[in-house]
Amino acid sequence: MGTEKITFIGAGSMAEAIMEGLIKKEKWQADLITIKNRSNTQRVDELRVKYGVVPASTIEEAVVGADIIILAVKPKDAHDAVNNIKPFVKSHQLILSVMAGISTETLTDWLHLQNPIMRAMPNTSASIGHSATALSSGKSAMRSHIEKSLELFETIGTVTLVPEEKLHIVTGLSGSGPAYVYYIAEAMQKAAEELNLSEEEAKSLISQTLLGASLMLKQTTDSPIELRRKVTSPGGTTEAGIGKLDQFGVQDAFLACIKRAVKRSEELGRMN
Ligand SMILES: NC(=O)C1=CN([C@@H]2O[C@H](COP(=O)(O)OP(=O)(O)OC[C@H]3O[C@@H](n4cnc5c(N)ncnc54)[C@H](O)[C@@H]3O)[C@@H](O)[C@H]2O)C=CC1
Ligand SMILES: O=C(O)[C@@H]1CCC=N1
Repeated sequence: MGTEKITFIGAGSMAEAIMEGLIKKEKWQADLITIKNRSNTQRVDELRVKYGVVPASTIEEAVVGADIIILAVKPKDAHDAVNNIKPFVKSHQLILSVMAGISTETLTDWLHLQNPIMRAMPNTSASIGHSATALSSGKSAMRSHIEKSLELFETIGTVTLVPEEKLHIVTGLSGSGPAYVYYIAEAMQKAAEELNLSEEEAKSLISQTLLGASLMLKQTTDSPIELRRKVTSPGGTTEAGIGKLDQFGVQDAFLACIKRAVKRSEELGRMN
């Protein structure tokens, strides 16, 4: 059980996914988690009722006494958020950013302090304890800060330590990744319904197919190509179907998608 006081600056989708994971898996007590949003008090109240987390009425109240400050605002709001917390931050507090694109060097510049800074790139599957999180340390982070961040994110999924320069790639791959999978599910659902399955029939078959395929990828040593080969009987339905995906260049489309998302992460980092 975590004992540190955590404050979220920004109480949107990602902050909720993390706090939901921490609280539902009983890894952190809700009363150790404080949240501060910019202006949307209705949102803060919703999270208080749903999870029992503690709303802060001022930035000072949110920052003072926190052991870990998690920055979870959109990259465009990052500079503002850091300026707001700056007057109250003490040098021992661990700053943990989940924001896409913004480097620990930029955060240190804005803060004008030598606080330990860690960056994490989780994904929204954190809410059910299945995030694929990548973690990187800034210059002032010490072993203890890396270990604390590992402990926190391991409670909501897997953690891979990567050098910071790889975080743009991770963001485009696994940060955005759940959306790519939902996009595939959406496409399969549309096709199934067009072909006359009911919404419920399609949903149940598709979600279990995706789950089973993901578990196979995780639990066997087979590569995706090998696993695909096992489904594909010569002259069968899969071969016929995949032929169409190849014809439409779907693998190229994924390459273009991930490259564009990585580039966008780089752009977001430069926008401030
Ligand atoms: N949504 C996702 O799947 C993932 C998001 N991220 C990162 O997490 C961060 C947050 O993303 P989301 O939660 O999706 O955004 P969101 O828009 O749902 O939440 C951001 C929240 O921050 C609040 N906010 C804005 N400025 C603020 C300020 N100065 N002080 C306090 N609160 C402020 C907004 O009112 C909003 O509620 C982004 O930087 C994103 O790159 C990282 C991994 C995955
Ligand atoms: O779309 C975004 O910018 C964020 C970062 C990774 C997932 N969502």
